[in-house]
Amino acid sequence: MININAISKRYSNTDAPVLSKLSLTVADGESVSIRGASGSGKSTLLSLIAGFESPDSGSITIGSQTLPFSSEKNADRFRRQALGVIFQSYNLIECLNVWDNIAFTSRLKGNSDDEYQLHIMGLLGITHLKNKPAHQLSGGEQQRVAISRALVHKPTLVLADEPTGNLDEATSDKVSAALYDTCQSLKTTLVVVTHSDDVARMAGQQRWLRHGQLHSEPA
Ligand SMILES: Nc1ncnc2c1ncn2[C@@H]1O[C@H](COP(=O)(O)OP(=O)(O)OP(=O)(O)O)[C@@H](O)[C@H]1O
Repeated sequence: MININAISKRYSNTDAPVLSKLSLTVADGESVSIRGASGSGKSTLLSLIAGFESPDSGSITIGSQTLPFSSEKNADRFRRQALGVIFQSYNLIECLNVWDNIAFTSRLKGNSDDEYQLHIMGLLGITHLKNKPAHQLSGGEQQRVAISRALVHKPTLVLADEPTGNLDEATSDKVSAALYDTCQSLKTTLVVVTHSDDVARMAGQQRWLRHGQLHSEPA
């Protein structure tokens, strides 16, 4: 469960706060999609939930963990154990092949499972890329590898920033269905930032970020 209570965040170079007393609750295994104009603060919100940055005020609780983390070591441990993050810029390890990129976190965590990894890769249509070096992949292929890596270690929370931004419509439908279905079957909480109405509508809760707060209706 994520419980975000009245968080605010202002950067020194912005006049108004990016987030202003924003609150959100998502239960275990539930999903929420967040849409909003470019620059409205969607990525900032994900970064705060992941603990990469801290809010100026308000609180964030994920399961039994209340942020901020007591040390960077605890933050690393929490992220490795509990979090799957799909970044806008995939962050693959270029010198590793697809299989080793996807297995990276589960090996660190000690729960790698070849059969499950193949299952996830099959859902995302990338089994044939198994041995290909990451630096030879197209943008859409990298995106699906990044999604597989986020799911395969069975995290309790997945944060996805534009997870289908680089995919054609048919692939986007298939990949977003795999993302939502896998999270639901693992009882993983899912927060998806997207510009796609189709991807957003698959979530249990739909929210729109504007003027620093989340709304239940578009403007
Ligand atoms: N590290 C930072 N330092 C200063 N300003 C920042 C930083 N990160 C984000 N901002 C500013 O905060 C605002 C919100 O940015 P953010 O990336 O969260 O928006 P977004 O809704 O994710 O946008 P997009 O849809 O274009 O990805 C922008 O004005 C951006 O310039």
